Amino acid sequence: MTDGSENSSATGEVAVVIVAAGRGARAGQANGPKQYQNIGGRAVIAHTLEMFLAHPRTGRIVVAIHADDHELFRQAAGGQAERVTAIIGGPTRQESVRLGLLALKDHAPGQVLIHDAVRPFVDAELIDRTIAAIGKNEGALPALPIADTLKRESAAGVVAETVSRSGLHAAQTPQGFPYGPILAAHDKAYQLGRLDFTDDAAIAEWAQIPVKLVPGSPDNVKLTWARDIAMAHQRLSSERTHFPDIRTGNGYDVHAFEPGDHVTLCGVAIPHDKRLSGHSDADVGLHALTDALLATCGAGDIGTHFPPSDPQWKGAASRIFVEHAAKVVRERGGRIANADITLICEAPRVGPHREAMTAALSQMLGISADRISIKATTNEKLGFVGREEGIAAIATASVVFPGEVPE
Ligand SMILES: Nc1ccn([C@@H]2O[C@H](COP(=O)(O)OP(=O)(O)OP(=O)(O)O)[C@@H](O)[C@H]2O)c(=O)n1
Ligand SMILES: C[C@](O)(CO)[C@H](O)COP(=O)(O)O
Repeated sequence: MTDGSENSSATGEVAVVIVAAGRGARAGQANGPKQYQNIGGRAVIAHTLEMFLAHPRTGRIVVAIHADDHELFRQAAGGQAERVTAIIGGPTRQESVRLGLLALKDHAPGQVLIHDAVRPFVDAELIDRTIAAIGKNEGALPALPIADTLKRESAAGVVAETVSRSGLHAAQTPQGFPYGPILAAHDKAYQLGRLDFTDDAAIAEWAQIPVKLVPGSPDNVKLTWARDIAMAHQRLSSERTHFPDIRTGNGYDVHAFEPGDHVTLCGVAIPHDKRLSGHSDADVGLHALTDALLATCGAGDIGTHFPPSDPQWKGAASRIFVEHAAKVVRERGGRIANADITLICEAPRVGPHREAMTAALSQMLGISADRISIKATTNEKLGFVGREEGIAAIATASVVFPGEVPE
């Protein structure tokens, strides 16, 4: 067997063994082992795998799974790159690692990283640091100095002694090794029945392979207890990008002039030498806005809710239509963010009435005046508006609905 060290280089690909065959007894999840629990929308193991797949130095990735977990693994991490191979792990972490290392034998990688599937917060810098510290015959162990005072418990649940924490570190993964030596160490431990090692740095130590300490990451926690999984979920959910359900609707309307003495625009009666003809008060601005509001939730248009054939709307004040559309939006949980109306006419002049119109709309919609915009333009004497045959209006409304835009 080659010890693989001739394949080691500062830039070569590093193989990865991810151990995921545990049962997660301490986490006690009713719906499956902890590596398949959902955190931030995806399984724990999917986050872990993604970090290694995305790292530019990693090559083949062997994942040791439990024989009962084929379907869970397929659902969580199916469709992964061809360089990911799932194998069946063993009854202990140590045995799962050994089987993972054996599965890489044909590839004879120079270096290997060994990682717990249940450490999903591993990051690229930590992987870099670990790889950089792997020597020709030397392992690398990310670890953090112990911060708490350590106590040994007596059999009676009483402190027996305070243990010096000087020089003590908490070991993390990924642990990095030259491939040949760590496989040989695992083989030897297996053959001698030494099956009690809780990490690979301990096996290396036993096999007299030096292991260099590199700074671990406080974020790189191992999910051990149910609480760890809940906290991981909370952490990822708060980091997640949100896609608020903001929708925009637009509306357009036109009414022709007929003889009269005033027009009603945006709820305000303005003296004029003509009036707008229509079934209701013909408030062209409010009609356009009604359509814009209904459009934000696919609720049809003004005609759907107030058919012109219905005599009860004859001469009706158009604020009824706007207030109804605002109610439809609110019943669906929507909050009106703003409304913008453009009136297109040669006359009457809108400017002097803008404030009154804004106040009227603010009341109708139940939103502040700074969320309402009323603009006017002439049509430069072009077309039917330019010939003063009628008035047109365009409206836009934005509404924020509860939840997020679905994927
Ligand atoms: N027979 C085993 C036991 C553990 N592991 C893996 O080793 C990592 C660290 O182990 P640990 O946190 O102890 O996981 P479990 O053994 O699943 O947990 P528990 O001891 O609570 O049952 C986990 O990714 C786990 O899936 C493994 O591959 N094979
Ligand atoms: C390998 C390890 O992550 C180092 O901290 C840890 O020992 C694995 O967990 P276990 O509970 O000891 O199996």
